[in-house]
Amino acid sequence: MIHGVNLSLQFKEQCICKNFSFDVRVGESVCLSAPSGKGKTSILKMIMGIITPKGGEIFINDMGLNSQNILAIRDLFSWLPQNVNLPINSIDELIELLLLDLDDIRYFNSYLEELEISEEVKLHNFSELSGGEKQRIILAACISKQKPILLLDEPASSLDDHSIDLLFKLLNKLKNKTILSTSHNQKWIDNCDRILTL
Ligand SMILES: Nc1ncnc2c1ncn2[C@@H]1O[C@H](COP(=O)(O)OP(=O)(O)OP(=O)(O)O)[C@@H](O)[C@H]1O
Repeated sequence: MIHGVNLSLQFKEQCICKNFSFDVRVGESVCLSAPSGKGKTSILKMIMGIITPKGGEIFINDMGLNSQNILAIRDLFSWLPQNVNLPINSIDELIELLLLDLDDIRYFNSYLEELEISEEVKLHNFSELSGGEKQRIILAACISKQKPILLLDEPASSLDDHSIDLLFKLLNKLKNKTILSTSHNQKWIDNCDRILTL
C-alpha cells in the first residue's frame, strides 16, 4: 500500500537516508523507528509529498507520487503531525477544523467513549485538558475520518500504558486501516505488527 523505493534525502550536509526502501502492506500497523533527529518525521513528510526526496520514488496503492496526483493521494491519508497545537477551544471547534462530516462525527463520539473520554471532559475548554486527554481526543478525530491510511507522528507521546491498550483495542477492530507511525514509546512499538528501522 505504501512503497518507498531507493529513497534518498539530504538536508545540506546531513544525510537522512540513502537508497532506503520499504513496504507497508494493507491492514498492517508499522512503526518507523530511529533515534531522535534521524529523520522519522521527514520520511512521513516525504510520503505526504511535503518534502521531495533527492532520489527514489514513493508509490501509494501502486500510484507513483507526483505533482499531478498529490491531492488525490493525500486524500487517502489521515495525518497526525507531531506536537500538534491546534487553535481551538472545544471539541465542536475540532470537528469544524477537521471538517468531520456526520458519519465521521458518529464514529468520533463512539471512539471517544472507547478511549474513556467522559461527557464531562468533552465539555472542558481544550486548553484545560491534560496532555493525554488532548492526545486521545485528537487521535479519535484522526481515526474517525474515514481514510484508509493513518500516518501518526509520535501518537503516544502523552499516553500512558492503559491509553495505549485502549487505542490498540480500537485500532485492531478497524482491520482495514493501514497504519504507519513513529514512536519512542516501547509499549506503542510492541503493539505494532512490525518495526521499520531507518
Ligand atoms: N526542512 C528542513 N531543513 C533542514 N533540516 C531539517 C529540515 N527538517 C528536518 N531537518 C533536520 O533533519 C533531521 C531529522 O529531523 P526529523 O524531524 O525528521 O527527525 P525525527 O527522527 O522525527 O526526530 P524526533 O524523534 O526527535 O522527532 C533533524 O536533524 C532536523 O533538524
